Amino acid sequence: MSPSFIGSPRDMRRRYMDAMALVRKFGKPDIFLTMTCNPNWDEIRTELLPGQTPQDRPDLVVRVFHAKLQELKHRLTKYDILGKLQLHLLNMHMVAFHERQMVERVVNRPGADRSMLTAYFEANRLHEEARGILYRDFPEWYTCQSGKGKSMGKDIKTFPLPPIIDTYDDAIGTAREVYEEESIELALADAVLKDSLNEEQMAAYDKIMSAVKTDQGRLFFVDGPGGTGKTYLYRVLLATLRNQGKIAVATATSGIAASILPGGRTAHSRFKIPLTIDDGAVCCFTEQSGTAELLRKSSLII
Ligand SMILES: Nc1ncnc2c1ncn2[C@@H]1O[C@H](COP(=O)(O)OP(=O)(O)OP(=O)(O)O)[C@@H](O)[C@H]1O
Repeated sequence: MSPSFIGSPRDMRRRYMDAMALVRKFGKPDIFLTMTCNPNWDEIRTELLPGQTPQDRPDLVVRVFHAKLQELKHRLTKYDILGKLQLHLLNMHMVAFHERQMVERVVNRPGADRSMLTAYFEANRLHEEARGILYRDFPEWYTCQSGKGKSMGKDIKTFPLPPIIDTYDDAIGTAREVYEEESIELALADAVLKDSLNEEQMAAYDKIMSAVKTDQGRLFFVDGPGGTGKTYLYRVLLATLRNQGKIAVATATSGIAASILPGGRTAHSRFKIPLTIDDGAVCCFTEQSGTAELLRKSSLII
């Protein structure tokens, strides 16, 4: 269905992409606003014919909702309901504090004497390139200066992201993906768990390991109710192969599931699976890519 059909998967995808592009440009929104329709709105009720209920008139409900949505957007954008740019006289800016906090402590708090506007003037005084920036665009410019140690945005290091491997040098001739996989810390404790595998885990372990050893290229489906030790088995397999200097790629369908596997990644990230699976969708990596090299070199993919 074409993207001009409102509500179709392509329309929704286009809206999602637009929203993400806006977030990239302007940063995360402060307010997330949703609007729902009340079928008992007077504007709907008064237009119903005798004996009709709102459920009988989706055409009417949709029109009233659309009109109200347009009105809401109009008020938000034209009447500055969500506030204007904050301007203030010297030392007359707003400071947020909790009602139980002592005023003196609030006033003496580091940074309490500054606001975005004072930072804007200071940046204009100190940096020539800041003089061409509008106040409206200032937060973005200021965040970009974080490398100089002054950021109004958060430091990327405060997010629990996997460490960036700085030691990688593409001159070594190995793709970054392979290098990163080879750099996963060896979980020696996991390899020892092999002796504690139960009978069924051991049977699966032996079959999988023998297929790896003989390079048979087999496909296994490990199934079992929750908590029966599938992840336990994967940890032993990953540790054993990695200890042997082999590449074992660990993937899962969700980020949380991936995070409990040592060196785990989501399947979408590892195999570059597109977010929307249309007819003919393919993973987005080429034969020469690092991802392809990693998959060729791997002994086991979970
Ligand atoms: N052979 C074993 N010896 C000792 N403990 C085990 C063994 N197998 C699994 N466990 C323990 O049982 C618990 C559940 O195991 P695990 O997380 O591997 O299950 P799972 O099948 O992956 O669960 P889910 O499907 O919910 O992800 C874990 O605490 C794990 O350490």
